[in-house]
Formats: sequence, C-alpha cells, structure tokens
Amino acid sequence: METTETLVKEFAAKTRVGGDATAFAGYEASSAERAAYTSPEGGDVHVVILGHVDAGKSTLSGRLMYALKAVDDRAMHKNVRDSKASGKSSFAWAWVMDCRPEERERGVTIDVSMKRCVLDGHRQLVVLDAPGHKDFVPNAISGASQADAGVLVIDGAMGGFENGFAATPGHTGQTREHARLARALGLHSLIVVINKMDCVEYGEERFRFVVDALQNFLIDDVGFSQEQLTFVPVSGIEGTNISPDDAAALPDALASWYRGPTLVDALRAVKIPSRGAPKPLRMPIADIITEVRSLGGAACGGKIEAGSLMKGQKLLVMPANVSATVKCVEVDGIAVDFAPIGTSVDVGLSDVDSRHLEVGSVLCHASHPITPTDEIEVRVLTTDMLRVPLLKGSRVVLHSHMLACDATIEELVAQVDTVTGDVVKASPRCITREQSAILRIRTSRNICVEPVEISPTLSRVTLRMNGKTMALGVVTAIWRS
Ligand SMILES: Nc1nc2c(ncn2[C@@H]2O[C@H](COP(=O)(O)OP(=O)(O)OP(=O)(O)O)[C@@H](O)[C@H]2O)c(=O)[nH]1
Repeated sequence: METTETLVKEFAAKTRVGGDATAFAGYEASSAERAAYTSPEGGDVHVVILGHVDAGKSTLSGRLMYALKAVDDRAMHKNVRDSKASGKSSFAWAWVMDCRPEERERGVTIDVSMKRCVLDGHRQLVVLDAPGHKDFVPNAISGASQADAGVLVIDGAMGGFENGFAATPGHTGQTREHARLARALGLHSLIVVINKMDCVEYGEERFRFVVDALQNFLIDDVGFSQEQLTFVPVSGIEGTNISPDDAAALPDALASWYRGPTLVDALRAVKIPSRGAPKPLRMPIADIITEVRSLGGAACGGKIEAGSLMKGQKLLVMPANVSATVKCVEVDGIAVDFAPIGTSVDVGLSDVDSRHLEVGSVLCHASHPITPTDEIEVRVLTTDMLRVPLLKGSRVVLHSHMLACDATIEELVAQVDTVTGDVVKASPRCITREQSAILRIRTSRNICVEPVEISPTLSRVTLRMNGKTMALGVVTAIWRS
C-alpha cells in the first residue's frame, strides 16, 4: 500500500506542465490540414440534445432527422407500425433514435445515439441524442463532450417545465444539471427548445413564462451570454416549427404571435468558432467497433478534436503508447482518404492489437503525442448539488471527453473568486457548493487530458460523487512522471 511519504516523494519527482502556446512549435501541418482549420464553414456541426427525462428529446431528434431527410417515409411507417404493435405508439418518432431493444421496451434513452444528416448545402449535422434520466448522466456527459452546440429540450406542458427545473432538496431536475454541463463542456451556443407546446395550445404567455425563468438562470447562474441563446417553441409530436419547409403548417395559435426561427433555422445559424493554429492529431476513442467488416479487426470511432486522419498514417494510441497504422477511414460508412478536424469517423487500424484500443484512449500524432498523467490540476466550480463539502482525500469519479476514472482530491490548492479567478484563500480546509477552486487530483490510472491553454476540448472535466455532478471545470496543468 502507498504511504503518504511515498506519495509525496513520487509527486516531488514530477514536472508540472501548464498551458504553453509554444507547445507544438515544431509541428508542421499539411496544406489540407491548414485549409480545414481556416475553413469558414468549420466542418460538421455536432449538436447534443439535452434535457430532463421525458422532455421529448428522442421524439424531437426523430422529427429533425425526418425534416432533414435522413429518415424516409418507409422507415417511419415501420416505426409507426412496430411501436403501435407493442402498445407504445407515442414513441414512434423516438424510435428513430432509440434503437436498442431495452430502450424501446422501457421507453427511455440509455446511451447516446448518433445520427448524421445534411444541414445545408455544405455542412453535415451530427445529432447526439443524450439520455435524460439521472442514472445515465455520464452518458449525457460523453455526448456533450463531442458537441459544438446544444439543444436543451424543455417540457413546456403545465407542470412539465416546473418538474424538470425543480431545485428542492431531494429533487433536482436534470434541466439545471444539463445546462451546467453544456456550459462547462464548452458548448458555444445553446438552442433552448420549449417542447410540447401542443399541450398549452401554443400559448404565448406560457412560452414567455418559461423563457423568462430559463433566461435568468442560464445567464445569471450558468454563465451563458444572451447572444449564445436562442429560444424556439415547438411540438415534437405534431412536428410543429421544426423546419422552414413546414412553415405553412404552423398552427394559427402559434403563427399569431411567433415570428422567430424554426429549429432547423436555429441549427443552420450555429457558427463554429475559429480553431486557431493547426495542432497535431487528437481523436478520443468514443467506441470500439467490432462488427463492421470493412474496417477490419482493430477499429474504433470518435471525433477528430485536433489535426486530421489520413489513410496510411502512422499514429500512437495513448496512454498505452503503442503505434498503429491507419488502414481505412470511414465517414458515415463511406471510405475517405482524408478526414479533417471536427469530423466524426470510424477508423480501421493495422499493426496494432485491438486490446490496446479502449474508450477514453486517444489516437495521437506519432511525433507529437499527448502526455499521459495520473496527476492533474483543475479549476472547477462546484454545483448546488454538492451536499457534503470537498475535502483533501475526497473520492470522486472524473469524466473528461470519453473517459471516466476514479480519482482522489490530493490537495485543495486554493479557493478562487468565481468571476475574476483571484485567490480568495490559499489551502482552504474545505470547498462548499457554488465555490470556485483549484484542486490537485490524482487519478487511479494514467489518463489523457491536456491543459486548457493547449486544448479547450481535451481539458474539460466533470467531477461526480454518488451519482451527482458536483463540480465542473478545466484542467490547468498536468504532471509528467
Ligand atoms: N404532447 C406531446 N407529447 C410529446 C411531445 N414530444 C414527446 N412527447 C411524449 O413524451 C414522452 C417522452 O418522449 P421521448 O421523446 O422519449 O422523451 P426523451 O426526453 O427522449 O426521454 P429520455 O431520453 O428517456 O429522457 C413520449 O410519450 C412522447 O410521445 C410533444 O411535443 N407533445
């Protein structure tokens, strides 16, 4: 067993690596990579659908897929027929996304499902439908960590919004938790969909009531700016206000007062911010693929968060630190020679044992790999779900991109001001709810994360305890052994 003394000795031998703009000074990007980094369109738009359980996320995602022609009439007729036969006809649209037998049986989303369609002339939309149930929040986190923008679905029916937004001891609606996740995981914009408007006769008063309450919370408590938010009233079940192509079908009760965008208009307006200078390949593994024959024996899927992937390229799988060669790259089942930053891909690898591929590992540029670590410094904001103060020695589950790992808080470095980041108290004895803090954390195994100055996406962390999200933030430094 490790004693405190051995841990201190071990820690003293490590080197702190903070953010450094010159980290990849020697990296020479290819011209195709540079072009992808400066493209005004910025590649695929990844959107995560979040919200309280039963808010209507899967139904809405199904409608969206249909409106954008990713599901045809035949497939929809089959869903209607099959859902009716199993006595679950109200879930026909949700079944477009919820494909697992267990999900269909229980009428709940368990894992994130991903579907792709054409958003406009040039861009693809990748929809990640996240589960709303509190037991599956880790899956919602991994969905949100791949996304550029979020759609927060609110049940607008009387009592529905109130239930999802509740914040009483013993019952916290997932609306609050998901909104905080969306912000902490760095989503650039949030489309807030007020769903089930058919249940309130498309009334303006109800829409305004829900928007006012949410706007105050999202701006004052969560930290979104007004410009990052768009509010859209819809009915997923009736297909109302989903796409501009259906504009003629707006019910009079809504058309009489609503002049804003449809959901598809709001999605088309999502802009991907500038990506800065090209960086070496980073692709966190989101899933291991076993059944797609064209990809071969060692294959995985994920989103390229930095750099690019090319057929024939040599790379390193970290933290295992084993090399591999890219045998093939597929985008939506179609083989490509090159895939740039921001693309969700399936990759077949050769010269590697598939046992080295794990969800949460990262495919890296062969000469500029990520540094694995088991000691990190994070700057976090604790949530109102933190009931027991954080202490030195508190055990948590750390989530970052696709990985989840047991971890221990080794040191409360400082309590800092939530707005300015200035140190309020060095080495505090404890950290309570809704406080900002710098913590040193030791993970139970080597993980791949990067300081926020180097990678905004691979630095985001969520700390959970007893199934609740109790702190959200970013990695500020790692220690190299
Ligand atoms: N009246 C009405 N019912 C809706 C609407 N959208 C969804 N529902 C119903 O709400 C229930 C839940 O819908 P889902 O789409 O499965 O909800 P969800 O948010 O994806 O559920 P989880 O992923 O399990 O959290 C189903 O019975 C739907 O038919 C709507 O716009 N109006």
